[in-house]
Amino acid sequence: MGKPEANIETLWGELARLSEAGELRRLSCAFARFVASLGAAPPALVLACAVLSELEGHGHSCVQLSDLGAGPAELLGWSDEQWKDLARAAGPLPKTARAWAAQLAACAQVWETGSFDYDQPLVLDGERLYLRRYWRDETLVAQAVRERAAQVREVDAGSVRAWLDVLFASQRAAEKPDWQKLACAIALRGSVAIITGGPGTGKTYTVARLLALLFATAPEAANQRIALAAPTGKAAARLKQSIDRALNELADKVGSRLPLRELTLRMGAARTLHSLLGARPDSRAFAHHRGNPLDVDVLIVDEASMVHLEMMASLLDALPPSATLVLLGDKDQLASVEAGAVLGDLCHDAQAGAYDASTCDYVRAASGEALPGEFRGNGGPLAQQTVMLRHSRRFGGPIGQLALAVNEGDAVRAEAVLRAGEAGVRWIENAQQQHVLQLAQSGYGAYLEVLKAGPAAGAGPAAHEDWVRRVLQRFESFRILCAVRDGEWGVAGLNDAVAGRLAQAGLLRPAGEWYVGRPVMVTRNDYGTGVYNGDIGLTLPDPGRPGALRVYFLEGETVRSVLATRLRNVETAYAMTVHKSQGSEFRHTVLALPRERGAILTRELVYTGITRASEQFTLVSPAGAVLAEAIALRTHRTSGLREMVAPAAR
Ligand SMILES: Nc1ncnc2c1ncn2[C@@H]1O[C@H](COP(=O)(O)OP(=O)(O)OP(=O)(O)O)[C@@H](O)[C@H]1O
Repeated sequence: MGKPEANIETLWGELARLSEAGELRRLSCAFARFVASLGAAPPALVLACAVLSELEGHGHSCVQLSDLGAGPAELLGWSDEQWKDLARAAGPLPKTARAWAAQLAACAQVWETGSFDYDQPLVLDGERLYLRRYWRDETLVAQAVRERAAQVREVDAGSVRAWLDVLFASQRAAEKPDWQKLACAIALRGSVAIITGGPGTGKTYTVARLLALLFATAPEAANQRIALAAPTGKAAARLKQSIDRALNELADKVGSRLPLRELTLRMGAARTLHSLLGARPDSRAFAHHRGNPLDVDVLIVDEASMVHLEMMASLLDALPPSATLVLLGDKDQLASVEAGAVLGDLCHDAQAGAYDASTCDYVRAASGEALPGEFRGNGGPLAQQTVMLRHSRRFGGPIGQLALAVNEGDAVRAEAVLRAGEAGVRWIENAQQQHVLQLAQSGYGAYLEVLKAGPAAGAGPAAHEDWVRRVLQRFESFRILCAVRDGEWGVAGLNDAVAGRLAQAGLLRPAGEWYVGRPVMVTRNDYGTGVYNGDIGLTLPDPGRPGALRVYFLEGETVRSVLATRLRNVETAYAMTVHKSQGSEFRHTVLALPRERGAILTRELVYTGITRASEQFTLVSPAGAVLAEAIALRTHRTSGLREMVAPAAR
């Protein structure tokens, strides 16, 4: 181990310098200090702690010791020189992952899995070093998913096939095999299923048929408790609306053979995961957990790509073993803001399929679909319960082509689609901020027009609510998305500039913090007022109190409101980050890229931005090369989940 103590003060000095320069979170230094205070701390341990905590801030759930050996400059968003300076200050460091493991395992603050556990703050699992909380969450998710995936139910394949033929009748599959049909058959036999696919590939359409199938084949169908949930209120409302619509359409088709309208009525509203699990103010713990499990038989979770590791662990902990979990989401979208890339990790084999012989036989018997050779393989149990829908019904045109090119990392093709400027796609290159402001003026002009017209004169509360709904719906048809928060091309700069422009054009009269027409986004859950992080509302006059303002929120068709002055954690929302836009869709979406590239500007971010657009997509970029650079940069999140779920996949 050399003489590590000799370098420790130099290392603390270098860490403090990096922290003061804004290259390292204060928290990362403080965490390293805390660990060092618990026992002898050689420089390798101090350095590993600072890096681990820093990477957690970038969404990684652990650090690979091989990355520590090779130098994690890129993961940290540092230059090689910066890392070398820090490593030099630490003195001689282990060179290989194995040597790192040996040094760390010798420290009293590190629990090496398999050894006696003293509840140390750090966990060494093979060649990955974790903060204990993330190790616990990752282990819980992996174990729960493995156990669920291994639990395959006995299914009457003949009956399933007959029902699938009814539910998918009159449909000529746009592709062979019919992945939607196949997904229903696969989800029905397991206690976990993942249905992934890009926008408009029919995830909700499929899950509505899955529910009908369950209803038709479950032994005690009438008593099945079905719950719908999503990470945000908006996504939950969208899920419920789409499922209700699909089930009502189906009800007409199947008629008296299946009482589907009853099912729709019995299902109840979709909820946010926070509300489903019973979030409590000022506590990370939920009311539901394995000691007080959720009262459900089937749980459908939409927008699963937004679910972070800790939330997924809480969800799986609270789900009774007998219940079926169906995760829906687009594995290629941005991962959650918080640590983890759970859906991406769980969908490792989704593209390839990797279905084994037993799945192929079952699928053929239960759905009549034959799995082509290219999708056969030897994936683990979870791969057998995962289906990727591959054909978009909504995104056939240029927006879809653009999304596909970006997703495949083909910058040349993406630029060609953007330059062709066909059917709703436009690229403003070498743009000035003025270009975004012009788009904002015409885009937001629509809701401001309805706002200005006001509710019908002399009309009562119902007319007021109808007017509010129309203003909110118009507002939802246009949005500016940013990659970054700060600067001229960031959320803060654009929000100020857009408000100024709308005021200048006489469309708004901003006066102080709260003014009629101000759109706001909630930035923190507030259980008192019932508004949650990510909720977007509009400030409008309170019909009951002249001069007072309320913020109105739309969930599906339902309008609710809160007195403006009661909302404390909000920010203006003409422009929002792509991250915050997940789970939403706008008729016209404008994506503003910054002048310079950065670690945050990735392929997944551009793809997520494009796929928020339903009819029109405009890319605005001040510097040409940034798009191609972003497309080339993939999000990488270090985690052990994939390997824990399917150890053989290594
Ligand atoms: N097999 C099908 N036959 C006919 N229409 C379909 C089929 N599959 C999906 N659709 C239609 O395509 C549209 C998109 O489907 P759906 O909303 O289920 O997609 P999604 O993958 O859930 O989309 P999102 O990513 O936006 O949540 C809907 O209008 C739906 O009715």
